[in-house]
Amino acid sequence: MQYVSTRGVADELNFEGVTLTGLARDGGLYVPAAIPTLDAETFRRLRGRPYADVAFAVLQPFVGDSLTAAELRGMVDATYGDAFHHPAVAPLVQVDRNDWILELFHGPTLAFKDFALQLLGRLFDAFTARRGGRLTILGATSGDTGSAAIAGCRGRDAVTIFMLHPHGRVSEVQRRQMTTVLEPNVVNIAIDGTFDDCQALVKAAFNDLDFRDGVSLTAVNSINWARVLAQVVYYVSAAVSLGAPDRPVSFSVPTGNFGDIFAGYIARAMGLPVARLVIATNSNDILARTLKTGRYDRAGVHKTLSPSMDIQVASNFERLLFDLKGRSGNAVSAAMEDLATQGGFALSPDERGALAALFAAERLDDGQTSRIMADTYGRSGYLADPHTAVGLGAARACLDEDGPPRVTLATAHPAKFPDAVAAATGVTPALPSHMGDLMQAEERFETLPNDLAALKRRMLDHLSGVET
Ligand SMILES: Cc1ncc(COP(=O)(O)O)c(C=O)c1O
Ligand SMILES: N[C@@H](CCOP(=O)(O)O)C(=O)O
Repeated sequence: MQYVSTRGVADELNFEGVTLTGLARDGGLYVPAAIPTLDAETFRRLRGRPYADVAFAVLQPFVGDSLTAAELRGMVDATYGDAFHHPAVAPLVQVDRNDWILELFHGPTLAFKDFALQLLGRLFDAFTARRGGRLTILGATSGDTGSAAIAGCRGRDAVTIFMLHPHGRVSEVQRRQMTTVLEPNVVNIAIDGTFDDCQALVKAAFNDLDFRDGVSLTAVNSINWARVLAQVVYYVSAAVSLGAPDRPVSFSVPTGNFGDIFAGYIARAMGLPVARLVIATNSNDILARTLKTGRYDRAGVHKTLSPSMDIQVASNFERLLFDLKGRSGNAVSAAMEDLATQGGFALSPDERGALAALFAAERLDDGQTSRIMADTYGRSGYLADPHTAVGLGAARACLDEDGPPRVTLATAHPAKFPDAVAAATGVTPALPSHMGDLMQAEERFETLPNDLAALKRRMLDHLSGVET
């Protein structure tokens, strides 16, 4: 299995290569050269199987010969074992006649990111053990990737992780999940800016090839293909539980960086009968606007009740754009150049048609989000976090009640956002006991301006003290 860059210039790599590389050297994102498919009988056989079995079946064709079957099997068994605090790993909860919630928050840091980042830490270990040397991870987080990446990499000998979060723009629980990890291989940095600024710093550091090579930089954001891939698995597990491949299923996905929903797109490309994918956004609605207007136009970032989706530049949209543009790296590069220099670009009528054929989109503001939290709790006793509530609202707005089952991805545990949940429902969700004394534990983080040179200096300074 080979991977190509969306900008069409960087070398093709295998799975091990893309996992260690992160951002392609031409600034693009890696995607499979061809998407492998699973036949209907294979999907049927996965019904009722443990989550790790589904993971093995979905991941293996993408991993190719980068891992033996036994190595991959051992890795998925370890990943989707004790670290997830629910026997089903990704349980489905029915909240209405045709509405289901896919709970993705039973991992160690209470958000869907654990599904990929628990695996990614193990992949880094396996591949660095083989190649030797150390890795430097640089990540950006609007709240959840950070803690999940740190949980996946803390204490690992061959890895130092620098995690950037936008200062004052993540919830207290989210911040503490990162900043109370005091292992020396973890450096938390609050950037004076938005998540988009943090993500732009990460991409700029990768695009400085001397710096990148000098510190062996790699990515834990959905820049890294392995992140997206691991997220494909729960679409398959949910859909086969609800009758796929013999009946289609629709998904509503709380969306920011477009990584999670792009995983749903890949599941569909593998042959899973996905009827519709709903892009559910908060007021940071670049993707909903794109569907309505055919233009992808950057706007300012708004602070909302669903902070993890306070993102305007949706990194993974580039992966979809690559397909919409007939896999032309030149065309994607031109669009990305327009985004950088003019703040946006237009889709052609055909591209817009192809987008609308599979995706629907809805934007919910904070008032609507709170009302959905209250209504869902009132009707079914279910406490949804604000991100999940955006998904539930968008499912109702875009998907027919009598159509295929409507599955909303519950991307975070409500206890990560206790204030918003309590204000909407009157109930303060408790943190699960495995979170220990999070709210009392000592914190450590530093602050930096939104400045690449300052960030690189800080990283080099820290790394100069790390033993190799
Ligand atoms: C809780 C939560 N929901 C939704 C999202 C959006 O997911 P994506 O960025 O993959 O679109 C995020 C951040 O990624 C998140 O942390
Ligand atoms: N919402 C994310 C933002 C980063 O997205 P990623 O999927 O590219 O890592 C977060 O919570 O950090």
